[in-house]
Amino acid sequence: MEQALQDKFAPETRCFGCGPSNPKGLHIKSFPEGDGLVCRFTPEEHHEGFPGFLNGGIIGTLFDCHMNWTAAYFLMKRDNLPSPAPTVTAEFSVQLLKPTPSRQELLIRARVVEAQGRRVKVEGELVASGEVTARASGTFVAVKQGHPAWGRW
Ligand SMILES: CCCCCCCCCCCCCC(=O)SCCNC(=O)CCNC(=O)[C@H](O)C(C)(C)COP(=O)(O)OP(=O)(O)OC[C@H]1O[C@@H](n2cnc3c(N)ncnc32)[C@H](O)[C@@H]1OP(=O)(O)O
Repeated sequence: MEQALQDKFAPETRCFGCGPSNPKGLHIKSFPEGDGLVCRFTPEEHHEGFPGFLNGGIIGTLFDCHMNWTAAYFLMKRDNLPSPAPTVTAEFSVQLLKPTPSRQELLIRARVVEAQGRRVKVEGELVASGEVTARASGTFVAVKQGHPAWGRW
């Protein structure tokens, strides 16, 4: 299987959601597929909100990081960059449609729905056993030189 984008482009990073080098992180892995990115994630018991179901904040983090990588990868392709653009989350919102089962593999899909300059809007959905349990949308902005995140991925 091809390497995840996080492992390929940012193996030293420590982001709680997606940094491969954070020993306490979620280590999400994003892969290009179709017109967006997909991520498969199997929660652990300490990610639960109530027995058998995922905590809402963890769901938010899954969307935040996976949608962020979707924006970063989109800008890389659009602008012919050597690596994903250094994007940060400007805003995002999550709709928790029904409880998300936590003792199985989950699928998170995300795709770009609008892009203008450094600003990219992404939508995502979380699927458990074929059923959408949450949706999200967010705005991600590629930072400029001088921003605290610049060069720190
Ligand atoms: C090796 C490479 C690896 C790469 C890995 C990448 C993936 C990393 C994954 C890591 C995952 C970790 C995830 C994390 O945890 S990231 C950490 C959490 N996020 C932050 O800390 C971000 C804090 N905010 C900022 O730094 C600035 O406010 C940003 C950078 C966002 C904008 O400040 P900046 O001065 O730069 O830009 P601008 O003001 O000229 O605005 C530019 C455009 O953006 C639009 N806008 C701005 N704010 C908002 C908003 N709130 N809603 C909607 N839109 C907004 C604005 O209208 C404008 O659009 P337009 O008028 O031009 O159309």
